[in-house]
Amino acid sequence: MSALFPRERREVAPGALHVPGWLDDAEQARLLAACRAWARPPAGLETVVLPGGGVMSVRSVSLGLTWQPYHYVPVTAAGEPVKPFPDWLGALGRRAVAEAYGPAAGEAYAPDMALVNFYDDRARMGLHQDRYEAGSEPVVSLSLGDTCVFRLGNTETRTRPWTDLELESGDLFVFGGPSRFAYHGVPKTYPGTGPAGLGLKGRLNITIRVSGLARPPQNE
Ligand SMILES: O=C(O)CCC(=O)C(=O)O
Ligand SMILES: [Fe+2]
Repeated sequence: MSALFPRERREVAPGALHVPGWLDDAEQARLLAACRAWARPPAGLETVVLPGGGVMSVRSVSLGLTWQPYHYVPVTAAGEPVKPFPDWLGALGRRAVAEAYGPAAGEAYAPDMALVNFYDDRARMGLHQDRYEAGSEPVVSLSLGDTCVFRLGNTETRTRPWTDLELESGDLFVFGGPSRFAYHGVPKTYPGTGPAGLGLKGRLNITIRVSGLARPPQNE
């Protein structure tokens, strides 16, 4: 899509970097195909039910660890082992952190989990902090499909000041450093705005993370 105003790489807040069009068409297609495979059962796309009975409007699939209110666990709500976090996705995360903060930061980045969120036309995500990781390594966010409004707030309150920006298919957003614990959310998506060639109805967001949590050895 040709933008009326050029979309340029921008530090939205200290440590929060937006790189428009970071994934090319082929990389987006590859990531979408992977998301479709991860979404299949067992341990596929799930709806998260909150303790008060509320249901999150996004549906999610997790790799490495999954989030259940309010912690990370290695099994889904249905009791199935979470799918593994693939090495190639870790490599993509390192490339993203290198892009945002330079080669040394990229090399030091060792993600072990990812959350994939699917937004249909009505889904949104309220302002929250990503604070269930034990540590403060950056979060790498990749978007596919429909454009959304992404709201990056401050680290103190769920209220203003905040900055709204649009995340389009292929965009990279990295938040670390002073922005690592900033409140953020997705107040809306724009249905039908994804690239025609991608073939995704809705929006996918993949966040690559360092859980910082020790896990029992696997396959033993
Ligand atoms: O969909 C997005 O862009 C943000 C997702 C998010 O904040 C999360 O998964 O914690
Ligand atoms: Fe988040």
